[in-house]
Amino acid sequence: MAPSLHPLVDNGITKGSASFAGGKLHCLCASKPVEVTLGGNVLHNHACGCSKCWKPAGALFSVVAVIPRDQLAVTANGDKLYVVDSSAAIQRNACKECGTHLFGRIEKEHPFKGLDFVHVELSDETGWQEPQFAAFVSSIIEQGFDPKGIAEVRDKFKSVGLETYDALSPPLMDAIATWTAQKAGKLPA
Ligand SMILES: N[C@@H](CCC(=O)N[C@@H](CSCO)C(=O)NCC(=O)O)C(=O)O
Ligand SMILES: [Zn+2]
Ligand SMILES: [Zn+2]
Repeated sequence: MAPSLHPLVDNGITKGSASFAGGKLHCLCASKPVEVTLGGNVLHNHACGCSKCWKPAGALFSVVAVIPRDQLAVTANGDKLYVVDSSAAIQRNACKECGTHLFGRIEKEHPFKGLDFVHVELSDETGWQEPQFAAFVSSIIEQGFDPKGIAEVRDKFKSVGLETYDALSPPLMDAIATWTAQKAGKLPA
């Protein structure tokens, strides 16, 4: 049986709704779940194979998107949150009981500062932007995935219409590179 990439990918992609206005995320705790309210739809949703993004049980990839931080509020049980790795660029705020990551915030100077990283599968609502591409695919090998199976993984993404990359997508990498060049004075700001 083919390995599960992610529940939002395995059986084909369901398109989001252009008019979707946001909703609530909650962690997986049966009692007193942490609740986060998003005031709009997400952007740049993607599958991510990196070792740092939260993945549901049995999945090889996370599905993670961004939203402006002023559109995100912790609305219940925020006392259960802790920062998984304060030295990472993305400070992932997770539930200390169930381990789910509720949001990842960039506090340092970074091209994506001002955006929070979130997982829309933690919502009961439908209409969230669908995954647009698969990022950091080769990173699953770093975590012990047999490289003999990587072509099957890439083919599966392609079969559901997602391009695969070993970094972020070219437009996002170009945006990062532009920010970096501007910081270094090599391009006008
Ligand atoms: N091979 C590494 C890659 C980790 C990595 O660079 N992850 C990206 C994407 S996370 C969501 O798209 C990143 O920007 N990380 C910054 C951070 O996590 O703080 C690995 O697998 O660990
Ligand atoms: Zn929890
Ligand atoms: Zn990641």
